[in-house]
Amino acid sequence: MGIQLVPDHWYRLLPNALTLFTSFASVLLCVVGTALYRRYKYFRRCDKVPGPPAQLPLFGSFTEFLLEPEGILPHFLKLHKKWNNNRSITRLWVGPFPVFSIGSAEGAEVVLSSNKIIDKGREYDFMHPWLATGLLTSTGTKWNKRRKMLTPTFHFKILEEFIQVFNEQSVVLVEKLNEKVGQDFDIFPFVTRCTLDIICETAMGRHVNAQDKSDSDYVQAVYKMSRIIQIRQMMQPWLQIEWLFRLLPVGSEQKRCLSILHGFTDQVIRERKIEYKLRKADEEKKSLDEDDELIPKKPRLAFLDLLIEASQDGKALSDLDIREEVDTFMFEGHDTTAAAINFSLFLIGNHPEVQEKLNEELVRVFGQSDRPVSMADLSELKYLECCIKEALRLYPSVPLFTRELKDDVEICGYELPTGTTVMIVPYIIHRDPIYFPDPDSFKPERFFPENIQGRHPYAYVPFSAGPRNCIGQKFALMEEKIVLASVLRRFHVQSFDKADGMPLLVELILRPRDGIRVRLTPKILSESI
Ligand code: HEM
Repeated sequence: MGIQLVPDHWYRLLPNALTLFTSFASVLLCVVGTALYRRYKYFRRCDKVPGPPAQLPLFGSFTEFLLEPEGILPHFLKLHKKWNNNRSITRLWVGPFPVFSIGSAEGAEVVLSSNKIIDKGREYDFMHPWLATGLLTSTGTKWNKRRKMLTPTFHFKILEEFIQVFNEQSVVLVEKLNEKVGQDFDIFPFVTRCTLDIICETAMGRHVNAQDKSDSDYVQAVYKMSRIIQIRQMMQPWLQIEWLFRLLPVGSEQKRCLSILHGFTDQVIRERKIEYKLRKADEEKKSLDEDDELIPKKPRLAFLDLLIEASQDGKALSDLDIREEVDTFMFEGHDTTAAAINFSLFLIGNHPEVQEKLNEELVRVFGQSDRPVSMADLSELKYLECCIKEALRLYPSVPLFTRELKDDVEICGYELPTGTTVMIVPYIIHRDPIYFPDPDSFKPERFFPENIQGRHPYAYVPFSAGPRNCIGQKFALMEEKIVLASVLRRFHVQSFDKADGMPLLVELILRPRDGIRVRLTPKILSESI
């Protein structure tokens, strides 16, 4: 006879299979029920903001956007118009995720002026393989520290040093454009190659000669990588599934591009570090030399050198830290300026009266000379600056950007829940008739000092605003002015397309589907006086 370890009446206390099953099912039901109820409440909360209904639970308003790429922006504008309550905010369902699109200065102010709403939306994740967490993509203390560290590298005195690069590359651009005189052609790629050369030289101190040799591996990898990021963000969202992406040819293509891009930056960092050490040793030697007159002028430093210098100051920046910042400048600093210059040319080429005024300004500042543009000239080119600003109003290079909410936030009378995405849309904000009457017209005089007074500070945000605004905006404006002045001093521009009905693509930048088709006529300087 075996020993009975547990008394009989204890077995009766143990649950039978049915009880176990019902208990388990009830717990499961409670968990699922609570989750569904929470989701329902969340859904209801988000749906208080007007916007198109989610057609399918998991796909949201996805079917709304099953359109040709050039149909997306007009459709988005139509939705905003239809659902937008007092020009403030519109809700979209992107898959199961709510996105609140903000099209007013007042709404933008809440987000952009905040020191807390600084986290980027999830679309920025697809930039990480290239840019890691550089200034554009990082957040929290890392972003804060880096921003403080990098701000001095965009100091006026340092930007002044880059004027020579802007001028030199503009000369190459003018030479290239000269070959196209009298023809109808798309000027977009010419300008893009010029801005790519400028950013390579200013960020890394290296010539990639994109204007002469556009098929270089590095240049091609920059283009391809930007394209892959955009495809994953917007055009083929299934590629956001990491394992699937890696399995497909596009994943291997990204790997190949990254090895070229990172390989190039790594190599430049190594070389510039050696050059830095040699320069320092040389400077120390020369400081002992008494005859200052004989000391040659300091070489021009690139952003990269300033980062290397900063990393010596005890604020250790590893090579990888430096790489992510240099790559970020490469990414942020060429397409944006290229789009801005191109749209300026497009608008100027469509408005003879504006071009005439610009011509008068250029002749007043430069006379007949073809000398390079100087720092002093830049402050004289006031009307050109108004044209650039007005072009960025109508065609902001970055037409929209996002933030992720880490806390509930009230915007325009709506309580937006934590974890949702807000999307700032300069393209819409800039066309608000309250701040810009007759908003679709190109009127540079809107930016005359007397006309800016009293305008809402967030009504014009091509460079974003607040703590996370564009760190490169002064650089960009100087570059734009020099490139445009160089082109317009040599050529008269005539645009072929009209603004009305021009197909636009919302990619990483705002891009004209058919490029910017122009005809250039050489100017005879003495005639223009
Ligand atoms: C016309 C030219 C440009 C335009 C319209 C532009 C626009 C913008 C905008 C809208 C943002 C905010 C993006 C966001 O919040 O997601 C931004 C950020 C940034 N831009 Fe620019 N940008 C231009 C040129 C440049 C240049 C030339 C550089 C570098 C040389 C640059 C470097 C950056 C960086 C590093 C950030 C991130 C700043 C931060 O988060 O602290 N940008 N830019």
